[in-house]
Amino acid sequence: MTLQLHKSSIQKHSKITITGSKSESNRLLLLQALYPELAIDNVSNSDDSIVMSKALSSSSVEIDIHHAGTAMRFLTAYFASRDGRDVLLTGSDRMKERPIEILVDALNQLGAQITYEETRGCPPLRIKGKTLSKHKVTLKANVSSQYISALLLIAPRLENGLELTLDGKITSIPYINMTLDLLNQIGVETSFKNQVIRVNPKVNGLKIKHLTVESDWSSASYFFSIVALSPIGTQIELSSYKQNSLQGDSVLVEIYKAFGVQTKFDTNSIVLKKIEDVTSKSLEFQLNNSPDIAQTIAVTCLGLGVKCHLTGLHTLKIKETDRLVALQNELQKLGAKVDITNDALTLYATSIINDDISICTYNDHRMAMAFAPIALKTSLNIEDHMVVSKSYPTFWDDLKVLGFKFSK
Ligand SMILES: O=C(O)C1=C[C@@H](OP(=O)(O)O)[C@@H](O)[C@H](O)C1
Ligand SMILES: C=C(OP(=O)(O)O)C(=O)O
Repeated sequence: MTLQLHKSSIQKHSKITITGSKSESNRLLLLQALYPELAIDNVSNSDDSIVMSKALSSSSVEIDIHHAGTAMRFLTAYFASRDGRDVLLTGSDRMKERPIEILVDALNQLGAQITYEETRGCPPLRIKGKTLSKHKVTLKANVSSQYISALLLIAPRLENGLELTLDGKITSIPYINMTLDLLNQIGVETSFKNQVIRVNPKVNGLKIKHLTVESDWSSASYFFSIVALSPIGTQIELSSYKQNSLQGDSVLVEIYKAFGVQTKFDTNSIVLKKIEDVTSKSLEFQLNNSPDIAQTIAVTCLGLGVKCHLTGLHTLKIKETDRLVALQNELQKLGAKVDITNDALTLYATSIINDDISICTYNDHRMAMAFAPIALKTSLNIEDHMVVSKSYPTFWDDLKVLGFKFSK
């Protein structure tokens, strides 16, 4: 279904509570399956976390994780290390195109028995659970950090822990650090030096048995964009966030300063405020560490008439859709000129944004949410608008609270 967004302006002050980080949630859900004494608060209500949680408690032979990349990668490692458990792990049509060979090869080298059911290198996977006997493996680190996190998460339950050697430039590093930090919080010893990560085994007796998931910073990005596109003085309070976040996307605080957005940390929340107009005509951001906010930033730049050059985007081609192509197509429909390469996007400033355009979302939640703030400038339509539920099911309700006007 298509949602028509009418040209809107928002209230001067509003307050939104965002669900827990899906990245933190999916890691902690897996750790909870390995250490049942672990209790978790503020777990994400995203489709991806629901699917993760259901899969972990399922006794079915076939498990479908739909579009959830982290669930696919983390569960591959999990089921591969469950001795005696046989599973067919499958997903959506797009999931069947998302590469997983690097992880499968690493697991098989550790002693797993995983084969491809359809296309070599991609899900569905036939997994025969085994006790993984080896503990040293080398894998390519420049395609997806999720392969690395998947291995790290099961590592403390392996007899001898794990020694991972990362080959090449490491992508999306904050997500690896998030995994290590959560392991450390429950008392697992790890080290990460010169491309080598070591994880010690941990049998039982967690250091902390109760963890609270911080709210999702990638979801917060859409509110940074909304504030950036609003008049000076507009402010939105978002909870629950903290200054020392495990999430790399908290770099939004620094990035959005360039768009005139100030972020103040309160006890348990952040207050975003538009404090000045943007003076730069052209901006550059390296997003290797925070790929999920690339779409948000590109659309903010379109809305503000600022040229931008975004780099470090090589992982975007293998996400929910080829996000570089999707961005180019949809930004161009709105009137911008956009150049893309395999790892970069250049958007040239335009002062006129075409109205009443239909934005195609390509089964990608972030396409729908990144383009929505354009309704502050002109009317537009978002096709298949409920794709947002992959990470943020109440997104449209929250936009209504701010004052966005839409009809179906
Ligand atoms: O580990 C995670 O939770 C994630 C890692 C990132 O993927 P890549 O490492 O494939 O870039 C990110 O894009 C994804 O949304 C979540
Ligand atoms: C890329 C994403 O998710 P995943 O890879 O887990 O499907 C995302 O949420 O932007």
